[in-house]
Amino acid sequence: MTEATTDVDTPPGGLLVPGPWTPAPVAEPDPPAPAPAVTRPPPRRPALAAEPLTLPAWTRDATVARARAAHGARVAGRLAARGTVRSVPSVVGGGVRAGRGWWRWVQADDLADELRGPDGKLGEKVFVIRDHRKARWYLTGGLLLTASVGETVAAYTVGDVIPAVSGLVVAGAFAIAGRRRGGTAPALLGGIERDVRLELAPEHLNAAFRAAGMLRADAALILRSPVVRDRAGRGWEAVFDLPMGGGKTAAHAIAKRDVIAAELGVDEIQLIMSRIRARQGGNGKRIAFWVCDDDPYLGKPVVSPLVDLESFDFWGLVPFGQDARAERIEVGLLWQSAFFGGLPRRGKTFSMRLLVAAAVLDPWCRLYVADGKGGADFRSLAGVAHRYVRGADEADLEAFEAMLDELIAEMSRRFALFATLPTAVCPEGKLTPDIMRRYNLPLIPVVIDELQEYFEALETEKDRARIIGKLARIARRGPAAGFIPVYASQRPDAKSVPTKLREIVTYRYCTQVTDKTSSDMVLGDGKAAAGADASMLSEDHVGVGVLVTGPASFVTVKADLLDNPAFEVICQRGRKLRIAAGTLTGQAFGDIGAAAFEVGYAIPQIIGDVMEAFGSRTRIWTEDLLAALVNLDEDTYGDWDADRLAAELADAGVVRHSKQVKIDGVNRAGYLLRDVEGAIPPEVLAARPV
Ligand SMILES: Nc1ncnc2c1ncn2[C@@H]1O[C@H](COP(=O)(O)OP(=O)(O)OP(=O)(O)O)[C@@H](O)[C@H]1O
Repeated sequence: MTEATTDVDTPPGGLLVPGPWTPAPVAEPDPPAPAPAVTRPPPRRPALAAEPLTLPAWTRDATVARARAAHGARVAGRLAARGTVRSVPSVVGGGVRAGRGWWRWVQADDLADELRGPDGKLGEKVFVIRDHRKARWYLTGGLLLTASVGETVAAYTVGDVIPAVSGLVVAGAFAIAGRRRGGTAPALLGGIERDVRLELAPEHLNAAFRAAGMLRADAALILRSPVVRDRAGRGWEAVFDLPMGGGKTAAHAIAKRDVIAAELGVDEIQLIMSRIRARQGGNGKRIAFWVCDDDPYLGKPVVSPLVDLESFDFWGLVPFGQDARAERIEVGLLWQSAFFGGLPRRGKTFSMRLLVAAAVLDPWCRLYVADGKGGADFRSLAGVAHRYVRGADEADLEAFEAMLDELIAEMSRRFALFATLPTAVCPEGKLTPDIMRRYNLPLIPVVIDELQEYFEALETEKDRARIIGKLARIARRGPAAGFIPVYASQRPDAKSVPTKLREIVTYRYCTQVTDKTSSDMVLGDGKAAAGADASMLSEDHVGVGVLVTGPASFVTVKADLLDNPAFEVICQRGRKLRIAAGTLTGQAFGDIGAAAFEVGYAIPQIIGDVMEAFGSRTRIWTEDLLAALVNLDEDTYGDWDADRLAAELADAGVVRHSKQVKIDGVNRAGYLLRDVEGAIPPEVLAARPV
């Protein structure tokens, strides 16, 4: 199991906190590793410990110094505030205590206790007591008189400050006499949380692991690399083993990340623990540990490097984002399938679109796209995608299923072809770059967003099961034929994320969800318990998700940002690449918006959408047109009525020759296709390579 990076090299000159660490045994060099499907800098073996430096961390690291200063100020402030608040009752309490003591003394109670006979009576000794009382009263009066005279003289000669100082001395004496006694005094830092930025020492780790039940009371972690500030000065890192005999593994500890984080006084999002596997010189008890000073996933998003690429080879690794330690995460999608889930507006579609953008930039990718909601996110794909279904009304459902059937037929055709190829050409019975070009079998990303819309629109359980069966078939067998299924659903429930489908999909990515059950619904059963838990993400984590890349590996990723304008530019580039390579096929061929762009026009969105809503019709009633537009893009057209539609079309240059159209003998308000086409320059219509 891995989480984020396992970069565990000791930074040269790093800040060492002395602790009972022991050097790691020198391991054999790592054998060469097969190319991973998801890359991040490979975890390295823990470095052997260097000579511990004697300089404290705060002299070497600005963050630690600042944290220490702030902490000192907080402690001083708290002590001052606490002292002020407590001084009043202390002075009063001290005064009462002093008064009681004086009264016992002036009554000579101490002497009376000594002189009392066995029967408790004083007898004739009462006269001795009386004499003593009289003497003590005289003494008290004398002292008070002397003090008063002394204070008055001093006030006149030295100044009023003397009685004030004397008053303070008496109050101080009362306060000392009246301070709380007995019981355990509250700790100096009572109420002030330990700040992990100040220091992280082995004893803190031991205490946290003990509290999480990972260490016995008499055991300690075995440090393999000391607790040091990391190279970037963003947090503390260490490598250690759980001790033998405790019956706990690194995986157990990783699953307890939330408790360990809480015991260290940090949010679990700040704590990254990962296993160090045998290949990196580790074992089942070895943990690479990093605790960040702040939330490592906040801050400005990184703009996707795809924005600057002229083209992309989809057989390579797709840049996806970065982990907590800002190490790049790249995803290899060949032979894989992916599922994206999570609450709305957390960046699910944007993250998924990074993979799609990479495919757009490869002219040897034939895109099949279905967007159940039909919003703006994938609209630019119209000029590139071989098949593009927008919305989930009855006609779209038919188009959606037809698309799945087409894919399954193509898949079968490809496997039949592979079977006839000589082993030298097709050694593994699956697609190769050579076969792809020689037999014109492009890679086929199958992108389906808002899957739940299709499942909800399907009326019967039988229909649902049939569609799920087809999606699962594509996800199971498709990858070997060069298909890359990428599905997404907004609602992490069993209906929207069928278990049958999820279990086949190899990569799963989940943005924030409300609880561990929902997280498991997307990422797989038991994943949250193993540490891959998207419910630990907060509302602030837009564009951040947990990426599960295999049965025992996951990483929390801050996905790169690729906004709609940048995606549109990529799609225009992708169309040009396809035209140049001769791979522009299917619906993209006739896309009016893309054709307009090629001859230097920008077709108003409403015209493009109305043309799409017409489909193969030449006339349409207004009510049907409005319904079709809402189906295409509910966000834009949800509240449009006939007047608004007429006004927007008129603004876009549509001149209606008839406001009534007759369909099947019924005359109603509506539009003619030729009126809408009349608003499109003839060059654009001619540029459509239909
Ligand atoms: N990687 C990112 N970095 C920063 N902001 C992002 C990132 N990804 C998405 N966002 C922001 O989050 C918003 C919502 O993203 P997105 O549309 O992908 O959400 P979603 O989870 O797919 O929502 P829905 O299910 O409603 O479509 C975007 O408009 C964008 O402003």
